[in-house]
Amino acid sequence: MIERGRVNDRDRERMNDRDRERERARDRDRDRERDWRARNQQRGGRDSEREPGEIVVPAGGGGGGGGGRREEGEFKARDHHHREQSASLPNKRKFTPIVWDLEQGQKNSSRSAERIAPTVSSKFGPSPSVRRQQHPVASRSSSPPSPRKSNSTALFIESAPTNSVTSPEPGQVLPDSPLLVVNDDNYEMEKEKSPAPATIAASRWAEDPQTPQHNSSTPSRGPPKRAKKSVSLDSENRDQEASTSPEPGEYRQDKLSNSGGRMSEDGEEYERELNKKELQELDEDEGIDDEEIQQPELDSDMEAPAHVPVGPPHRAIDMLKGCRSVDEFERLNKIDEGTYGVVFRARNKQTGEIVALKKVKMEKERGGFPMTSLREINVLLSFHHRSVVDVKEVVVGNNLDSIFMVMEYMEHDLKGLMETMKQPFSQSEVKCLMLQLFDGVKYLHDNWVLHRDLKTSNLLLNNHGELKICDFGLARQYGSPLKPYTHMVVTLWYRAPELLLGAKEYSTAIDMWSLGCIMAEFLAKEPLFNGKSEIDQIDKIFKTLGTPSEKIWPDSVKLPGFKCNFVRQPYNRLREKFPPTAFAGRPTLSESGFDLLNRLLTYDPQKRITADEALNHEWFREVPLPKAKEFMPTFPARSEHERRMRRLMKSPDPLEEQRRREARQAEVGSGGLFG
Ligand SMILES: Nc1ncnc2c1ncn2[C@@H]1O[C@H](COP(=O)(O)OP(=O)(O)OP(=O)(O)O)[C@@H](O)[C@H]1O
Repeated sequence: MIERGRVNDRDRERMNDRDRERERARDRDRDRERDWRARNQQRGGRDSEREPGEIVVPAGGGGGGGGGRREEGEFKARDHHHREQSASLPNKRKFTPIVWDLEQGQKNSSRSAERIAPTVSSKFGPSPSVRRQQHPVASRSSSPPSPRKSNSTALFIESAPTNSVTSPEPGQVLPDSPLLVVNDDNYEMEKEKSPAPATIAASRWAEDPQTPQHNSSTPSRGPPKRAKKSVSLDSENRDQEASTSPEPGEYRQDKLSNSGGRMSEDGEEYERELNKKELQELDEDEGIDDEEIQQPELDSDMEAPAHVPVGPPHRAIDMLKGCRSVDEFERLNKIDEGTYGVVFRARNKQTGEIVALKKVKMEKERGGFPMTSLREINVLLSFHHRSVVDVKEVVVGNNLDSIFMVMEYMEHDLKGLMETMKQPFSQSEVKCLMLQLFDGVKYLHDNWVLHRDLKTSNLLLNNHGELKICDFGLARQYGSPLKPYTHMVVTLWYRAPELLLGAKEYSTAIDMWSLGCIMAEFLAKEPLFNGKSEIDQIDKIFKTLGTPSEKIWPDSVKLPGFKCNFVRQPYNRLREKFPPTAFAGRPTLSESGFDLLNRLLTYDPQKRITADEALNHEWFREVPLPKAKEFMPTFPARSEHERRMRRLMKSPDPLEEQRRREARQAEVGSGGLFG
């Protein structure tokens, strides 16, 4: 009892500290918002039309799909950024595929770090230049300035290839490409009005001709500063935005992890309190289930440590000191079991922080450490972004034969959440979620990563309205043409038509298609194209969007699957599913909302909207404005019973089974329907 009393006191103290800190943050936000409102009122902002919790954005773009006029300041900064890009960067999309294949990479790197990729994608014309550019990951491993990233490369990235990246000549402009505009009944071909150029060189690791320190010959190359977002999610986001791309040598202090910080300090200080019994329990995960919960479920928020150390986070694995043991964590309950791992909720014994522990499934690999997990750990340790789930560190199991990723804990995944919701998300909630999603995907694409498995179950949501992308098991670095990709990626329902038709070269556009499916699912609370097989999936897409022709998608004829006899459906019927006014309980979508959805679901990947363009879409500036994260509804955690039922329901899911098969096939490179 006394012990429990002490614990309660400590909890109360922590909560008080956190409350005080939150109060201060809220004061700051209130000041900012007051400021903002004052300015907005001067400009004639339309507060009265907002939904509760909407983000206040500049008034110029508001109102029923209005012309997207922009305000001074934030918007201008972005325009300037775009203008700079457009001066030197002709192409809309980074299309040239690199297969970042670890095995291949190991071979390559051992041969030569200087190697220049010999082939060039035809997408950039007959004689594109080949600019030698250090592979983004490799450049991180050799770049000392970022304390967060340097160590993480030691374990997995050391062997990553120093790839070359093909890109168009600076100033080279592709011929005007027609943009597919799909209206209610017909396809129309329309000249693209103002293509927003964003090319390979737009990457944070790309050479920036304006800034000499980004030259490939400069060892301390760092990512260029990014322009401010035109629509900020909230004040915290604005703050974070500035620190997303640290300058060389800049220390991050925005999100520190106790455990992460400890990794780099003396081992003595972190002598483990080994608890053999618990250790074995956690390690033998097969026997673990919800019945074994030993701790009461508390809100992670309540249990977060009050004290946050100041200093750079060290989430990376330090090979000299080794990984900490999973014993440092107390298992609370099993959250879910995916194809590649079992996810537990756990508590950091030292800090009290609630985390998610993803145990890597070893049996998925024929020999050695699972490649999918290597990829995921690699990507997640390297990245830090508000919309990407944070991996704090990697810990090892008792017998050193199991590996756990320690991640920030998120209360929900969006698939599970929508299953429990009675109503779909409101328009302003969908906008809030989509903004965060585009923001995260832009970050990935800017950092040369294709997620390749975006779907609602891989999107996590916490009780602060924050959305984070997880599950990077299929993620790939892209950029240099080493060998064709497998098209057997992305869970069927979210898979782009080029993949379904057997494309081996693909780009960031595949993720954008998935985001189109996700946006539709957020609005309707049900999947847009729920095919049972690849053929059925293609069929469903064609029935809704119309069968693509060579006219609207010129490259489609080159795809192996194009010649198949698919259903001929000349019209786009998407608008029927998302009418402009309420009809038979269907989700409504304004003209601009529908335009965004159409651009995400554009057949031709080269014309499909990019994450950057999507972030600037006028839908986010028209009423109802995006809801601020703080005002997003919170949802009760799933009961253990619900979780268990969901797991039981999940296993016979043919999609899951198919995905397992496909993932295995993908690793050995065998083809699928059109392989
Ligand atoms: N950080 C986290 N916090 C809370 N829950 C999480 C977290 N990470 C994952 N989960 C839960 O675990 C589930 C499976 O995680 P994840 O998708 O990473 O595993 P996987 O084995 O790769 O799954 P899949 O079979 O979808 O590929 C997620 O859908 C989510 O419900």
